[in-house]
Amino acid sequence: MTPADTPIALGADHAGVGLKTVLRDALRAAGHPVLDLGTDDEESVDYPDFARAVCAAVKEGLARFGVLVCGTGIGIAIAANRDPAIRCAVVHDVTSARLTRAHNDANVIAFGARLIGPEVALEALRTFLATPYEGGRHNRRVAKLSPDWIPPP
Ligand SMILES: O=C[C@H](O)[C@H](O)[C@H](O)COP(=O)(O)O
Repeated sequence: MTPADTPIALGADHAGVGLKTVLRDALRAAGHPVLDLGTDDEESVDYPDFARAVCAAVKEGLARFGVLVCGTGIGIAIAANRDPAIRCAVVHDVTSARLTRAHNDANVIAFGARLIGPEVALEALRTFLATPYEGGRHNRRVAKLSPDWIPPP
């Protein structure tokens, strides 16, 4: 199991950089180590590049979870989910954040900075990080998403 002192990796495009900064600073204030993989300003960039960097960190065990932000959350989540080891959910509410951990063992969460306010995003992220995977009937379904996945203990 990835230890809790393993960082949380964050990545965003130019549309998501503001919300990423809010989430990153809140995570740090709460004592979570973070790995901020950019982008760092509002100059136009391509979200697949940042999805790839965050997903690589998660896959290599350098990060416990990934957090991705673009304008809608959609493009960066599509990019993340091209890797079968990554289960990335676009989340705009706390219930979805809880259920994607409990049912999907999601390892990356995506937000749309042009669609969600920082307070809801932060509460959803806190919930995502605090919710354990449920196991049971979900195991065979998650295994069909990620063939190399091993159920957490
Ligand atoms: O799914 C894609 C994301 O929402 C992007 O953040 C968005 O397409 C960027 O748009 P623009 O280049 O117009 O800022």
